[in-house]
Formats: sequence, structure tokens, C-alpha cells
Amino acid sequence: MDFNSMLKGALPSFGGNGTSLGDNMSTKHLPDGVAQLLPLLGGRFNPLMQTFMVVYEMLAKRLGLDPGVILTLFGFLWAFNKVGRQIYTNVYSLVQEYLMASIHISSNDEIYLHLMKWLARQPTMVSSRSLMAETVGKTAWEDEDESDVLKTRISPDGSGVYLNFSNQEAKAPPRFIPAMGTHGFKFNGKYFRLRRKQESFMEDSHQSGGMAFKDKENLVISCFGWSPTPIKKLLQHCKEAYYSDHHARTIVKRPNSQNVRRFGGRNAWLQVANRPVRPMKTVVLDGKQKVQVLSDINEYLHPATPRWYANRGIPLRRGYLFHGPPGTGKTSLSFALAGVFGLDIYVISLLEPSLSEEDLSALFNTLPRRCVVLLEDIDTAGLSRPGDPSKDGGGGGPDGKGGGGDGIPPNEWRVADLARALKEKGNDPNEKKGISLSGLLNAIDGVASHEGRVLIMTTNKPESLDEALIRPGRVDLQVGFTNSTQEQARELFERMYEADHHHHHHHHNKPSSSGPGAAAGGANGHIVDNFSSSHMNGSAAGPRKDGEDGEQQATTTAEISHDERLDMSPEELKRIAAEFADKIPQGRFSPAELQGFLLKRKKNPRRALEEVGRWVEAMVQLKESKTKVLQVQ
Ligand SMILES: Nc1ncnc2c1ncn2[C@@H]1O[C@H](COP(=O)(O)OP(=O)(O)OP(=O)(O)O)[C@@H](O)[C@H]1O
Repeated sequence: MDFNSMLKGALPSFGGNGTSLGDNMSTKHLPDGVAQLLPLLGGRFNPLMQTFMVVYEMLAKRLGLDPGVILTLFGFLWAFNKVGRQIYTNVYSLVQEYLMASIHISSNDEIYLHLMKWLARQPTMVSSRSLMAETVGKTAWEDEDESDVLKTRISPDGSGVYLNFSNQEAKAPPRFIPAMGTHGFKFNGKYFRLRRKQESFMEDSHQSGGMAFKDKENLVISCFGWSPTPIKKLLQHCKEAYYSDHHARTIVKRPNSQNVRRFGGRNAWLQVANRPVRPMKTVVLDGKQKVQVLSDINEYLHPATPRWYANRGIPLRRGYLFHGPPGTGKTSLSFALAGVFGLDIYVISLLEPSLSEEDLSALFNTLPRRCVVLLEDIDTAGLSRPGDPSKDGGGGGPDGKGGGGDGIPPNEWRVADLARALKEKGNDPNEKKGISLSGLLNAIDGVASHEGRVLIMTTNKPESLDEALIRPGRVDLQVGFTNSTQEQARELFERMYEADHHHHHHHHNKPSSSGPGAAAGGANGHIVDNFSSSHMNGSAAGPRKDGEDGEQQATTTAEISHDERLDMSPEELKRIAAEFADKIPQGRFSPAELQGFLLKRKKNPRRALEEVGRWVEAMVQLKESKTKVLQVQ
């Protein structure tokens, strides 16, 4: 077939004006392939073709060589590249298989976190050209060295000088970790290769009832040689580096959100806090009780104990029941215990709406070998939940009208009602059932929970607990917490004002929110230690003008909170503490309430003593009238 003549036949139709193209245009330079294409492209591509032809022609003339050759050259290059890559991959996988040792890590595992944190700090990685940026959140405890934060305070309209943290987010640098792909780095003089690969897979999603895409990441670390020992050493090193700043800290974990929980492994639990250990002495409790719990747990955790139990056929587990009114230190003691034994603490509240029985056993099954498990509110086992449809009453709706659907014909439903009804229908039935007593017992008795865990259960209503739950073997030691005795009140008072006699090196601590709100709840168990060792008492403690608000004193400047000392001898403090305790009615107030009162006067023990009478009166009245609004704070 003569393509050139074919092309010539087609060319006159190119371009309306037909000036540059036509018979005089040479098509002899066109390689066969291109020439063949031209007629096929037809009139619609005329302008495009025209340009192409012009460029083509120019190239041919300028370079003086057949553009066909150039094209062929490109073709070769492309093919060469392809083959080269193929060979490289094959050789690489051969090398990988026969000359390198590798270890795979899944992103679901803790080791992944350890490695990433370590890699982010490696200089070779930091200068790498392919990085992934991550925003890292800081906890309150990590800010301690940032003295420059204090420089940012501003002075508004002369009413006082306040700290200002408005730009703290901007200051926090992002963290850079290796991006997806292959990277090389050195550790101990040895070369390692890291390959990050992301895989998506379809997964049956029970929650949404359909299929969902999930991302999972696979890490492969390899090194030359047949033995994976260097990689193991590297991972061990990363792990140690990760935990190096964890001494004297307690890690708090809670169940992860329902969707993530199902992946099991590391995902079942979410680290919610990593805070300084709460010193045992900050929990004011009957000394005998404290020692009893401590020595009991100590014996239980001893490495020889499992054998002892096994030899006698006794399941290795020990349960503790902490019972007492709210705010009496149950959670605080649990955290302090975790600190004493250097264990992580895993907190599960049975009141959590999304917690099902299966979840509970799964959570127990993924606990580490040694830890403290804090099971809160166990009296709610077997009760219906706030989310229970039978009790819902429609009050939970955003419109507050409670038109939950009952009694209203469907055609009169509003969109909000419909959405609510659909939501209720679509929900997992497990979600509603809550935890039954047997579910709770199963989780506690489960085979996996027999391994040296310290199980602490807390309740405000011990009398409503089922006997099965607290029989020996499930609960081995009960600790009763009561409202403050006078002795406890005295100790709380002393603890609140005393610590500054011992330490004066806390220049970077910053005031945290104070008051009863902050004092309530176990999550704030650090407050006593934090405050007692940071910024209270001092020059301002003395003759401060009456009527000056406690709140205002709390928002101190950096200077005031630093070098203050209590202008009071320890003996005098003891005397004031005793006077204070005298004014506190026995067993009437919880330690949390007293702590709330004292926190508002944390710089001024004398003022606390002066005002306690009035506070007690108001509180007693308030408790009798059952209102929740404080008259005196
Ligand atoms: N015995 C105590 N010694 C020192 N501080 C205490 C004591 N009891 C309570 N507090 C303080 O009161 C706050 C609340 O205490 P905690 O959370 O331990 O109470 P709880 O008994 O667990 O309450 P709830 O039953 O409501 O969970 C904490 O900030 C804690 O420091």
C-alpha cells in the first residue's frame, strides 16, 4: 500500500486556507506509522494535525535527520527503561530474598509507632527528600520546658497580666516521617532499608452493613546479611527510645472508638494520657488500708507467684473492689497504685454507651501481661443504658420535643424524627443491651484474664452489687472509701500547702484550670501534686487584701508563681491545718469537695481557715436543700 500517495490525497483537505500545506509539503519524512495515522484522524483534527505537521517538518529540516529515527530512539529508550526496571525489580527481589534479611511490621502494631517516632528523629531521615509531615499533639506535661510560652503574656487594659498561649499551635513544629516508598538509613554503622507500602482492602463492615475500604500499612525493614538480628536490635533500640521518657509516668488507656476497636490488637485500646506518676502520699487514706492494698498487689505481682498459684490449682488473678461515695479517691488510689508498680492503667467504664459484651471480652483479651485494669461503675452491669430505646423517652432529641415517633403517624413525621427512627433501627442491637451481669463475669473470668492482671473495680453503690460479682476469687480485697474524716481533712490541708517547703525548681509549670470543676473526676487526679509542687503560697500568701477574689489570684503572672514561699513555718501550718480540720464536720464532705475549696485559696492557707466556716455552713444547707448551685465557693 502506498501510504505517501494516500496521505497526499488527504492533505488538500488540511486547513481552509491551504497555504502552507498541500502538494508542496513533503510527506516523505513521515515514518510509515505516522503517515498511516493521518487519514484516520480525519477532518476533525485538522488544526491539531496541522500544528503537528509543521513541528514535524521543522524538526526534520533543522536536525537534518529523519524524525523517524528520533521516534525510534525514544521508543528504544522507553523499552529500555521498562526492561531495566523489570530487571532491577527482579534483581532487587532476588537480593532481598537471598542476601538480605527482613522483618515485616504491620501498622496495627505498637512497634510501628516506636519505629516511626525513632525514624522521625534520625538526621538521615530528616534530610531525606521524600517525607510525610505529621502534626503532633502535645500533652500538658510536655510543655514543661517551654519557658518561652511565658514570654507571650500580654497586658490587657491594666486589669492584670495574664498568660497568653494564642500562638502555641503555630510554634509546635510538625514531625517528619519517611513517606511511602523505599528509604535507606543507618543504625550502628549498618545500612537498613525501609519500605512503606499502603494497601487498601475491602472489608465487611458490620456497623454500616456494607463493604468499606480500609487502609492498612505494611512496613518492611531489611538489612544485608542472612540474619535478622541487626533488625531485631534496631527494633529493640526503638522500643527503648520510645519508652525512655516513660519512667515515672503512667500511661492511661481507654477503649478505642467502636469502629476502630474491631481491628483488635493495638487498636482496641487508645492511649488517652501519659502523665507523671501520682505519688501515693497524695492520696489521703487510712494508712493501714493503703499498706494492705500495696503489699497485697506486691505479692501478687511477684515473679514467683504464678508458679505458686499453678501448683495449687488456683487461677492466677486478684480482684479489688473500691467502694465509696463519689470523689473519695477511688480513681486516685488506682492511679497511684499503677504508678507505684510502674504499670499502665486500662480504664473501662461500664457506663460507656457503645460497649457491648463482645467488646468487653475482646478488650480483656488484648490486655498486656501486667497492667492495672480499672473497671468503673460495675454496679451498672445488668442495668439498661441511657441509650436504651425503652427508656429513651425521646428526651434526647435535639429539638427537645420528644417526638420520637410513638403515636405520631409516619406521614406526619418531621425529618428529624425520621432520622432518629432510622438511626435507632440501623443501630447494632448489641449497642442497646449494655453489659449484663453474666457478660461482666465472663469477661472477668475469661481465660485470658488469668494472667497477673490487677483488676480494680469501683462502685458508688456496693450494696447493689450482685453477690456473684464480689465473691472471693473475683474480689479478693475490698477497700472502703468514705467522706473525709477530720484527720483526712487535716492531711489534705497540709498536703495542699506544704510541698513548696521542699521544691523550688518549677519555673516552667503553668497554672492549670482550678476549682471544683477541675477537681472532680479521676482524670484530674494529678491536681494535688501538680499544684502542691508548683505555684502556691508565698509572698502573696500573707496579708492579702480581703475581698480579693481567689480566682484572680489563680491567674498569676510568671513572676508571682515562681519564687513565692509560704511565709509560715511548718509548725504554724500544722496548727492552722488542725484548726481547719476542727471546722470540718466528720464524714460530711468528700475529699474532692475539700480539695475544690482549697484549690480556690491555694495561695492562702489563712484565708482558707477564715472562710471555711462560712463554706461549711453553705454546703450543709445546700446538701439539705438538694440544689446544686453553690452559694459560697
Ligand atoms: N482520698 C483522697 N486523697 C486525695 N485526694 C482525693 C481523695 N479523694 C478525692 N481526691 C481528689 O478528688 C478528686 C476526685 O477523686 P477521684 O476521682 O479519685 O474520686 P472517685 O472516688 O474515683 O470518684 P467517682 O466515684 O466519682 O469516680 C481528685 O482530684 C482527687 O485528687
